[in-house]
Amino acid sequence: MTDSQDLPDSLRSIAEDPRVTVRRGGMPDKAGKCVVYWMQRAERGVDNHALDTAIDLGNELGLPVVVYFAAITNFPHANLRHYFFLNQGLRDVEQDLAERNVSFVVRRPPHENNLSFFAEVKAAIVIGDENPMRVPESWRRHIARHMHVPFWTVDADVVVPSRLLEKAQYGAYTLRPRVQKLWPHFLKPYRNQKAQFVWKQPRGLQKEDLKLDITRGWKDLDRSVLPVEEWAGGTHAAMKRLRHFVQKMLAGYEHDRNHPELDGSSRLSPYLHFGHIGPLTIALAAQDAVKKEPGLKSARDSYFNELLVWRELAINYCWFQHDVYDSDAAAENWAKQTIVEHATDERPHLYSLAQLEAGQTHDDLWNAAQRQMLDFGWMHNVMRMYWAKKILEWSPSVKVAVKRGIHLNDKYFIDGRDPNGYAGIAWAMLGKFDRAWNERPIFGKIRYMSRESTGRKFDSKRYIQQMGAENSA
Ligand SMILES: Cc1cc2nc3c(=O)[nH]c(=O)nc-3n(C[C@H](O)[C@H](O)[C@H](O)COP(=O)(O)OP(=O)(O)OC[C@H]3O[C@@H](n4cnc5c(N)ncnc54)[C@H](O)[C@@H]3O)c2cc1C
Repeated sequence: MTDSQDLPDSLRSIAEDPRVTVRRGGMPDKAGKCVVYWMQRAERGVDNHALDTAIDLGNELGLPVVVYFAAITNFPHANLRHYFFLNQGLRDVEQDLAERNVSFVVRRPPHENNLSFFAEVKAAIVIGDENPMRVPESWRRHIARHMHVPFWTVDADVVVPSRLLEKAQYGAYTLRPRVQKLWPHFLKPYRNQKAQFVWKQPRGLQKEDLKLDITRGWKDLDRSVLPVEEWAGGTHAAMKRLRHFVQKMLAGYEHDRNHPELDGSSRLSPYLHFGHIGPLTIALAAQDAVKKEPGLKSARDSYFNELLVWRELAINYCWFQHDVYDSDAAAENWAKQTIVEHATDERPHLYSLAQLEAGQTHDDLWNAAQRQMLDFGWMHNVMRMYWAKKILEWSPSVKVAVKRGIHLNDKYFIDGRDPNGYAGIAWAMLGKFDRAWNERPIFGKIRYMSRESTGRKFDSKRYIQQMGAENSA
């Protein structure tokens, strides 16, 4: 929130919203023909603070709003599975934007250059969303450096804006009271207002037909990881799942969420990752359910602990530990020390990455989890913890384990390549956000999980059968 002092009051009040960061200041270009929202992470046409900000500015400046999305071929670790889900989501965005009088332009290489697009449509000002990951952040910095008109970003995929937390949080216990204090201020419904001015698309404008596959002709794209039929991408599918979850599943969440053999959690993580739905929409739906049925309060609190505490802790981790979030350098000092002390411990089971990837270990429960990842593109939280702990136990070093975990996580999960994945692996393998436990071989003081005790806490036999991995060990 810098450089907004010289703006007229009507624009300054928009720039001073705590979600907004003015990355390039100055007055909107008087000769500009539109406000552009460069959509990157918050891929939705409703319930989106970045879009609302663009529409407020457009209405204030008397300009139409154009949403621009660049489909690029080299998004880090993305493969066909991810692009398929994304492609489905873009169709919902187009439909939802049309209802708000907002135009949508998607481009692919060789026409995808952001700066060229902003110049071509004569943007008066450009709005972006936020993304705590390194590469997308570098795009924002590049745009801010090379733009000739103002560029503001809006933190649209968190309930509490990330920078209000000011620094890296040590754990859920330090973040929780801070965000809880701020929830009453930020748990407020969206306005979803309409744009007042309609864009007259320049003649001959290059634009993708979203009925087509956006990846067609991309020779370098990894197509070995196939889309998962059970998952339909997009805001409309996300809202349908949210309604089902709140109406039918929230009541049982506290119990069922610990049972990988049940459909007991919201399964909204792929939609959250692609920004097809935002956490505020989900949180408000859970709040409404409690208003109608006060007995759901405890289930809501348990759900908020995941959605609004652990998820925003993961975002805080990537945001403030930008250089190390995906490496063993992220470990706290106590963990670094214990890792060194146990570096040469004998490892009775060592597997190659190929064996792990194929789910060919001696452990049927682990193999089942790996099948869920490969075939379904998602894994239950309890199994993700166990899965990562065993990769640590069966790899030659913690450093290698972290690399393997991230590689598999990002390659197969639809919700992979997400702050939650990096934070989850850091929790499991580096003791991040955790405390020191009783010392034992290989793990040192990092928390251990055994096959026996994990498998006893739920119907693991049924889970293994469901994954069709009964005879895989
Ligand atoms: C090793 C490991 C790897 C993980 N990799 C990913 C990943 O790549 N992508 C991903 O989105 N999540 C990841 N998680 C976090 C968590 O397992 C998933 O978010 C959750 O299982 C998704 O299912 P759900 O939507 O049904 O969750 P619900 O229980 O319904 O929770 C609602 C939302 O809260 C958030 N949430 C839930 N649990 C956690 C958690 N432990 N940490 C942070 N946020 C959480 C998610 O956004 C989730 O969608 C990982 C966890 C571990 C331990």
